[in-house]
Amino acid sequence: MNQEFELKSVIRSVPDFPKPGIMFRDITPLLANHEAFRETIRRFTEHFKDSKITKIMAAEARGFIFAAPLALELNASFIPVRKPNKLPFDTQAFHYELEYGTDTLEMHIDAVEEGDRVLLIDDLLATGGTIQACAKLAEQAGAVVAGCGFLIELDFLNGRRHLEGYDICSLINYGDENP
Ligand SMILES: O=P(O)(O)OC[C@H]1O[C@H](OP(=O)(O)OP(=O)(O)O)[C@H](O)[C@@H]1O
Ligand SMILES: Nc1ncnc2[nH]cnc12
Repeated sequence: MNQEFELKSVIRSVPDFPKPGIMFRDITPLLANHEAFRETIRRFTEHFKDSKITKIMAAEARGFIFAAPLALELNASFIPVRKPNKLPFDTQAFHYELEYGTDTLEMHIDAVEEGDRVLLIDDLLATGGTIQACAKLAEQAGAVVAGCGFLIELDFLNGRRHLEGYDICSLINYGDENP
């Protein structure tokens, strides 16, 4: 596998999942292809290798898949961000707005500290609510957000508007809802 490989070719688009009108971008074919998976981690590593990352934060569940191997490549800590009441120790929470209603993400209070340079990783950037919550958690703890990496970015939802000023690396882009 080389730098020219189209990672998009191993993403499966599933119409009307989980509800009518949504084109779901399924990463499982990429995960089943170890060369494509390795190439994904290689491209993130290449982008962020000089960013002096100390910690990588990712929200469950799909964010974990890419954040853990990347943390090993960048010699950084892996910090899991979880849905409420999953983490056993004291937590710091961030509540955020969804299209309809609100959601909450948590991390351990000692996970990130002042002086950390945090990389936020997720499989997909849609509206940006999830990654913005991770950024707020990092910044509330006194860390600097040194970058954001996504395997997939849904450009038409403009999640980037929440990430102004951050170094963003997205490996696959979809300009509209169709395959
Ligand atoms: O930019 P946003 O609009 O916040 O959407 C992107 C988030 O949505 C998906 O996670 P989901 O909440 O479906 O959870 P999962 O990873 O457990 O499947 C995806 O993995 C991102 O984390
Ligand atoms: N279209 C989509 N495909 C996969 N995961 C998503 N998370 C939010 N929107 C998504």
